[in-house]
Amino acid sequence: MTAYGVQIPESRAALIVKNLNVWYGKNHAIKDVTFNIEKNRVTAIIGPSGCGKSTVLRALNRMNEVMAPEVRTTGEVIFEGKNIYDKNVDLPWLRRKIGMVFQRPNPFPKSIYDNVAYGPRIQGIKDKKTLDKIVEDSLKKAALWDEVKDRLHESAFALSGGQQQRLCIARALAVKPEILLMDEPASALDPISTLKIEDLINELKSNYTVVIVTHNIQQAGRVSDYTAFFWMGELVEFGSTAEMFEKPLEKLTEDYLTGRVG
Ligand SMILES: Nc1ncnc2c1ncn2[C@@H]1O[C@H](COP(=O)(O)OP(=O)(O)OP(=O)(O)O)[C@@H](O)[C@H]1O
Repeated sequence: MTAYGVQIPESRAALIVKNLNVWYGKNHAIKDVTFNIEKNRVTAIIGPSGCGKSTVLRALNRMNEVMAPEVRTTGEVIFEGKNIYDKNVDLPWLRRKIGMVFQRPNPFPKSIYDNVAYGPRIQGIKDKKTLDKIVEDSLKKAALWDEVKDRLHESAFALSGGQQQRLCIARALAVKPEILLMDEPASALDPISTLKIEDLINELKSNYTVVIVTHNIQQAGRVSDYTAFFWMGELVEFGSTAEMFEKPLEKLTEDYLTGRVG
């Protein structure tokens, strides 16, 4: 049973998650999870190692089936009025609309420019001026433009880890997503790069819906509007971050937030 500090009305939801279950073989990793993710807000998914944070995040754009072919998912994730698990869903479209940024920056072995232009080119955009504009806009939105505008044709690997992560965010933004899923996007970065990513997340939410997995409770407190607390595959509590951190509804949430368990 989930305790809800708040229920996001469906009219304001970018994603509606209903009775979601995920199994890896016999391992029941996500157990009957129901919650809504509000548009243009940041939702954090927190909980101890192995509780299912990454699995629930990847369920939101059907990435689990890419990572683990033996995965089985039931329930619904409704995006733009349709269940993304319906048979006729166009997966490349879905993953363009719901982009993903991973824990370790994973730029392609290409130039900075070509990393960002990659998705638009696959979509068939060839005109150089159009691509130039998309690359510039995406790098600006990812707060990286000023640092790279004079070296767009250098290898992405010449960038620092924090810059590479912002490049991966720019690459995700270049295909005009609605939602950005971020799996521990700062955990491999130094404190200054982490702050930059957190600032960026704050800016992104005026145009995008962000869902972030973090094992770092303080980070969830700094960046998110809503928090979903998971424990052994179950959604224990969902609510506004400020309220949950101030006055959790469940004892287990309180024990986790105060470091007594986890
Ligand atoms: N690709 C996979 N194949 C099989 N089992 C998996 C896979 N990914 C996760 N699992 C299992 O699903 C459960 C939830 O794991 P998940 O990685 O989603 O948790 P997590 O909270 O993100 O953990 P962490 O904080 O350690 O990354 C665990 O029992 C894990 O072993």
